[in-house]
Amino acid sequence: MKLEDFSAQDQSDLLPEPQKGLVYRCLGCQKEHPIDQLLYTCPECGQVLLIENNEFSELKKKSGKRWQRIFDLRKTLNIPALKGIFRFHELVAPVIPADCVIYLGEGSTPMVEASGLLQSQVGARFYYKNDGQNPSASFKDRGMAAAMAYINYLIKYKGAGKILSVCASTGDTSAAAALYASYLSPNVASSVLLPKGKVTPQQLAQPLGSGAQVFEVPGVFDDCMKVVEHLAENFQVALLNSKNPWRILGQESYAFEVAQELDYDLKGTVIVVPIGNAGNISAIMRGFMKMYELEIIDSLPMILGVQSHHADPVFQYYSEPDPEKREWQPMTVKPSVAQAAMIGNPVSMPRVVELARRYEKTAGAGNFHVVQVNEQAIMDSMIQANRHGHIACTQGGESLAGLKAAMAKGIVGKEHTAVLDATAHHLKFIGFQQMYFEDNFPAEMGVTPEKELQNYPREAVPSGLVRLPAPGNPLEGEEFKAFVSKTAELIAKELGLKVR
Ligand SMILES: N[C@@H](CCOP(=O)(O)O)C(=O)O
Repeated sequence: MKLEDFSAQDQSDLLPEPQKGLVYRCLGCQKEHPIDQLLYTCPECGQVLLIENNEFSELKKKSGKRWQRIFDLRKTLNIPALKGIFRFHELVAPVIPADCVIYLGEGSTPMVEASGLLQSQVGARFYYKNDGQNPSASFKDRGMAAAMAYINYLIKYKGAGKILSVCASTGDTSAAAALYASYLSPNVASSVLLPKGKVTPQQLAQPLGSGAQVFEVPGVFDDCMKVVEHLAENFQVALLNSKNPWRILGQESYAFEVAQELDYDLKGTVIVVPIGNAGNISAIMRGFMKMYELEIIDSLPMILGVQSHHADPVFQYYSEPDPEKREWQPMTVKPSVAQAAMIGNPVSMPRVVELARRYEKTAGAGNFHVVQVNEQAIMDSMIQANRHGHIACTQGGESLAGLKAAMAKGIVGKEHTAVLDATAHHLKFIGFQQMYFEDNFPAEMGVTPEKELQNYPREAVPSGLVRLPAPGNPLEGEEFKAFVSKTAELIAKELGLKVR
């Protein structure tokens, strides 16, 4: 619809007013820092930051119902700056003017209810939210759209000059960073550091295709992350991992969209999120809390983080029930099929600790959990989901395995409806499906395929023919007819079809 199709009141609310109250706030010493430069950590104490809006209370001048209407009406507009995550402009980054927003099609990803059969197999009502349907095929695009819009703003309005972005990645962040940087070329260029041999071929191809400079580094993601932190501390680069608090703002949009998809009624909802570098679970909790504070939603959903037993430092931390006795211990990860979450020292852990504390204070104790799943359950769940109409990646399999684990523990029950994060498109991780079907997982992953979930292509080559068709050499006449009927008979026999 066009803006002029709306009432004068709606028109004035639909176009957002930039707000000036954003500041970096340190999670350690609580100091505020102006947002006129890109910061990742507090210049005073070195702790990670969140971006707060000191004018947030201004947003309360509108009722929760009014905000719902604004966000719902914006969905019908054809204004690029309001189409993606910036549909929730006032909650994401209200300092960014519309002409700095970069819209590459991110956000508004589908929430697909599981089929009746799959729900009955699992024993719960649930949806998958397919964040693999973002432009670079993962949820990272949400954060990257916000971080790059901010960079664009620094270039356009703050004289930042040309910028080299840099990130460490298990494969999704690098694809997103390279894609968004390439859109801002030549003002922004991208460099990505990947743990050699630890990203899928599809993920390696993505930043290469976007023209990024790709460095394959020995070790695992945590090693790459340290190198990137060193680069950001000592050289003129813009760090684009979720340590960058602008990324967190963008990823909050996942929470806003879930609320909107459920008509802002989140009673009994459980949000299931795999945890890797822990930026996403932080952003999702924060997003829901913002909406709750503005009375856009009247209850907070339960948050359920999931980790593989091969990379589970956050689960280990929360397995101590007494908050006073919890001790943070980074770990050495083992190879995991949930490769995107194979992280032993998540940079956002201080955010998780603080936001989960705040979350439970508002939502009530028992509304934040982390469960552990094994590699076998991740793979079985991914294949099971995809055989019922989904496009879950291995992390999406981890979400379903996490839901099952939470049900087995009595954390989630029949009264709940779960929203599972499929963080990336399954085609990025298709090699793991191949290993499952061919039963050739490396021993350390410890996955044995279930026979009934395996699948193989079968050759359909009829015998007794003199020639077979080949590219550039088609069959004709009687020869072609014989080929068609013999091949069809062979397939009909294999499928056990009845003659009509
Ligand atoms: N799984 C991530 C790891 C980095 O996470 P980030 O959110 O901190 O950038 C990836 O895809 O690289």
